[in-house]
Amino acid sequence: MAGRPVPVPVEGLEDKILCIKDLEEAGSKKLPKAIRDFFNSGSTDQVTIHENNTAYSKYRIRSRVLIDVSKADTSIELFGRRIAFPLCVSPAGVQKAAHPDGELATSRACAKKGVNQGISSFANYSVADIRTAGLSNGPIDHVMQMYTFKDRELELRMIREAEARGCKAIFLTADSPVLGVRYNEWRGNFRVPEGIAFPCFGWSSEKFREKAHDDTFTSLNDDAHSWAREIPWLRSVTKMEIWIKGVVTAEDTLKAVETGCDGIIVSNHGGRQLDGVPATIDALPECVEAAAGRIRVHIDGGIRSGAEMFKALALGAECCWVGRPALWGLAYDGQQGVEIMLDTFYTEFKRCMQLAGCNSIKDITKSCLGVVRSDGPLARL
Ligand SMILES: Cc1cc2nc3c(=O)[nH]c(=O)nc-3n(C[C@H](O)[C@H](O)[C@H](O)COP(=O)(O)O)c2cc1C
Ligand SMILES: O=C(O)C(=O)c1ccccc1
Repeated sequence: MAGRPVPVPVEGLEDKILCIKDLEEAGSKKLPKAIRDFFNSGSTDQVTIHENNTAYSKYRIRSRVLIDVSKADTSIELFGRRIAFPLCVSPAGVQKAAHPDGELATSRACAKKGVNQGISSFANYSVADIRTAGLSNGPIDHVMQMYTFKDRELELRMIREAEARGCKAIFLTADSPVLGVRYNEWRGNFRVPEGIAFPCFGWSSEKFREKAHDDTFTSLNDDAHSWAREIPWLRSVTKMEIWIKGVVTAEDTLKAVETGCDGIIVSNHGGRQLDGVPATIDALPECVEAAAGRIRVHIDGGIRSGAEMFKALALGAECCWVGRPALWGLAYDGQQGVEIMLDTFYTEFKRCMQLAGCNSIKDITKSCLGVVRSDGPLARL
């Protein structure tokens, strides 16, 4: 099935960034092929990334009319603070490969536009520097993304640093006991570019360039992780919130509830881990149902427009996160490019709310959507 319709370029306005697709093209063009492939690819047969990119299109918005939407409020509360609208930037590693200012530029843009940022444990700037960069531009909360490392001392050091710098939560990425099957990285023998450090590990770029990405990850990460081992341990060492990133089933949502987690990110790692798992928007309803309001449910994966944010919220997500759009923004024009990305989502989301007749986030419910079936009228959800 075709994905999203491609915007038709208007003569003379070819370079204008009007939507995320424009930013993807303009940003990707600026990257060397190896980096572009590393950022943009999914795993194995690219089935899940395709699902992420097409699954939203089956939903239609049941817009309501003649409603005063002049004061539509897009804001939500997250970590005890109101943010501008329900979008944050997912933790993605190696942002310096997109732009020299990497995570610093992303942080500055997020703070300026009133949203939060996830810091990857494979960030190229320190948590302290990323926090400082953002905070100089406005209020911002950060979450620290972590894997389950073999070296518990290292994990503890990352937690202590995140706490000391004021991060609000640990996002434990649970979908990566090992890395996904990344043919393009293996064929091209992908190496992180020179001159890129990994301060969370205290490693220089040279240390990372010794081995392929996959081998480095395998040497650091513990595939013997488990719910029973990780969550009680994390709880015993930190007061930060604990969120699980990478859940796509009701069963694992219940595990997150039972082990006392604060939230989940319904995520398939942007289609980069196990290929063949569902689009996150298709996994979302069972996770929301299983959570039953006991823990927070956020989503990432393939969200590329304000209308798609709207659909995710209608299906029960509290907030959306985006990975690659921030990388494309960075590649396009550093901080400015990430600001363009956030402005685009904000404008589209607000306009979608208004056109659908919604005045606040709580107005965005299941009844706002219908689904197209092969024959017959629109089906209510
Ligand atoms: C280049 C790249 C690096 C990533 N690095 C990490 C990472 O270090 N930790 C993590 O939990 N997720 C990582 N992710 C996954 C993102 O956090 C996020 O789940 C995904 O990008 C969302 O899908 P989207 O890119 O379609 O918006 C990475 C994604 C990309 C594209
Ligand atoms: O490539 C990824 O998806 C990812 O999660 C990652 C892991 C380590 C370093 C950089 C990115």
